[in-house]
Amino acid sequence: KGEILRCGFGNEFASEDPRCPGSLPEGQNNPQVCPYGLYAEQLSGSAFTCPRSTNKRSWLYRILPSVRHKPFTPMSCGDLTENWNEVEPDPNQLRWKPFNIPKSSEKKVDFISGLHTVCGAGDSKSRNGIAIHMYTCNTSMIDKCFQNADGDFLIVPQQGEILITTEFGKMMVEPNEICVIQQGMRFSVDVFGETRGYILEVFGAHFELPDLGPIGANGLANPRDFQTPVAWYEDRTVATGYTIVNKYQGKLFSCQQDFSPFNVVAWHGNYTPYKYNLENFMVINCVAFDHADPSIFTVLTAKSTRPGVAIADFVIFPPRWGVADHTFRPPYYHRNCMSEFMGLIKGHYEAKEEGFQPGGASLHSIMTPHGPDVDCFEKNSTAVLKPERVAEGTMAFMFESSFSMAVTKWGLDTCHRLDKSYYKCWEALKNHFNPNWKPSSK
Ligand SMILES: O=C(O)Cc1cc(O)ccc1O
Ligand SMILES: [Fe+2]
Repeated sequence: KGEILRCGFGNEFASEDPRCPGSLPEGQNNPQVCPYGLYAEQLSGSAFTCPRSTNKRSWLYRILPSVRHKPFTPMSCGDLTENWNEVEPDPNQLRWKPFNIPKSSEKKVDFISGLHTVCGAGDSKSRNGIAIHMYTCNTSMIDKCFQNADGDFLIVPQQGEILITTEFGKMMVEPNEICVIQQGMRFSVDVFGETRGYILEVFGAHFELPDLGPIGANGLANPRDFQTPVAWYEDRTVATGYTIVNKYQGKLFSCQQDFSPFNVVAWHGNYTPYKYNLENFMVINCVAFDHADPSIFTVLTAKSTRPGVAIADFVIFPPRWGVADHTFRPPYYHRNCMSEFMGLIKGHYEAKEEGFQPGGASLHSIMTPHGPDVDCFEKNSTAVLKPERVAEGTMAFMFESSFSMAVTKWGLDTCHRLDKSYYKCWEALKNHFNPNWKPSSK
């Protein structure tokens, strides 16, 4: 695709824009004068004193430092919120039809004005919590970038590729790929038509690869398949003003400066944006009997301080073989101490015959019962079991969180996409109980 990216998860990278050889200082971070007359700026993604295994920072060598800007002032947040008390709690199963994307002929909407918060919990001030947003847009960000002081964005494009220019370089991310822009990293999004996707925002933690336990040293998302951009800069004066939008304590602020923030000529460090193609996921699944829990499909996890309990996991349901013998193969009926938000990038989800569509979503809150709809149950209870491709051509995913999430007013009401009849997909589940059943009649 003509992209230049470096491989590896959380590596120490070093990158120079090839137009400026030798721009990365050798042997030290803070030379008295940096090569090419650049400014040195550290971006810290962990407390200075974090253990080495979790310590994250990068050094950026830039034409002007980020500090040269006019004061921040509040701006409209649109449907972006961190107010989890807008509406009364609702423990119902919720499902949304595909979220509307504005037509560019009617209204120009960019990635920032197209952010809509669906649900979340916790808060950015105490640095513990999550928010789930949809982005729906049709216009590129012009002379404008975004920085999230509150947390990390895991972005899941569903329709339309997005070209993300970051302080670390550029990356193109298309549906079936995901990217992570970590706290504080400035980026701008170019779109090429009507564009939609999902965002999992995590406050106060970074995404990691899950431990593999007995799986061994390889499998699931392999570190080498994560890609980080290489240094790219523009030395561009913007007399009309370049806008920096800062999400801070759940609200948006903007400020002006007269130069492009994508002025990093060289950088090194282990705190970077990255992307991953979901096709590279090495799927592990049951090869004997029973349905394995979906944690085997975890791509990335943002751990809480409680062992084994995630602030949020990013889990996918990729194409694979289903071979389990004498087993009801689709997801089981379920009540969970975790919240389950699901989205669909393409195709069809294995637990629902219809109603869950690409670009739509569902939320099964803590201890809210859910599971296969009636058609899925009946079909799979009587199916002749043979090895079969499951989820061919599809990609569903789940943001699973230990937080009890509140839905926003937009999510419950003003998006007008809530499927009020969702509960009906289980209404026709029949009572199959046979008190005269004998083991021999199996
Ligand atoms: O609710 C869902 O559809 C997600 C899910 C999938 C699965 O295979 C097992 C449990 C589970 O919660
Ligand atoms: Fe579930």
